[in-house]
Amino acid sequence: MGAGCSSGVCPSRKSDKLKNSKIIFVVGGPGSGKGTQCEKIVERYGFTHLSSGDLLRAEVSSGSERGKQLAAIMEKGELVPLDTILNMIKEAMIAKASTSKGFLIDGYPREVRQGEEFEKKIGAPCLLLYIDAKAETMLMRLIKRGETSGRSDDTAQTIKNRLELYYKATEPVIAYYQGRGIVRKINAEGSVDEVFSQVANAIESLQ
Ligand SMILES: Nc1nc2c(ncn2[C@@H]2O[C@H](COP(=O)(O)OP(=O)(O)OP(=O)(O)O)[C@@H](O)[C@H]2O)c(=O)[nH]1
Ligand SMILES: O=c1ccn([C@@H]2O[C@H](COP(=O)(O)OP(=O)(O)O)[C@@H](O)[C@H]2O)c(=O)[nH]1
Repeated sequence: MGAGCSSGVCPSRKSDKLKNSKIIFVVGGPGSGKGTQCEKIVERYGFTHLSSGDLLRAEVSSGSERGKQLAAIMEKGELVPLDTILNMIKEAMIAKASTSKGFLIDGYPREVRQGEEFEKKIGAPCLLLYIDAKAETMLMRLIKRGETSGRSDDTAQTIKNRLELYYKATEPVIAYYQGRGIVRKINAEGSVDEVFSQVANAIESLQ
């Protein structure tokens, strides 16, 4: 085990424990409904849901020094350093590897480089669910969610920053994986159940 591997999870090396894992990326703008759909996927198919945002928020809630640094970045709607989030995802995957039927990686990759690094250190996705909603829809949903979510980034200015970053950095991720033929575009404008019927078709086309 080399330097930086003292936790037992070597960030720079592929783990044998993950080599046969089914991996699904769930990508879409802020407030498009990724988390909502992932919950329904877990209910029906029993996959393991890992939300990058939730992992980061758990670290912030822990009150650690690293959490404080992350909170400052997230409050502005910017991206935390790539290695930080990737190592968190990898550790969480390894912890569930022996029992998982497959992983839903929600809210990651946010930029093409994050996808490339994930594949080097973890593995390749078999499907990318592209949860597509209009900017106005996402804005409306987040403003409404912000009334009760308590999320410090569900505020008008930060929502604007998150949307801008999504179009600039994350949309190219979709084009990148489209080239491999693994993207399924989901129209996320309808009701939760209407959206889920498209999601279920995409997942069942895998089996
Ligand atoms: N009408 C409608 N509303 C939805 C749908 N999916 C989610 N919502 C609402 O939109 C809001 C955002 O949904 P989330 O599932 O939290 O969105 P997300 O993409 O995970 O957002 P982040 O956590 O910010 O990444 C929630 O308050 C939901 O109630 C949908 O399919 N239709
Ligand atoms: O790979 C990631 C995923 C999330 N974030 C941060 O976590 C915040 C919340 O992410 P989440 O996916 O929960 O919400 P979204 O922005 O999609 O609404 C983002 O604005 C970023 O600051 C990040 O930096 N890298």
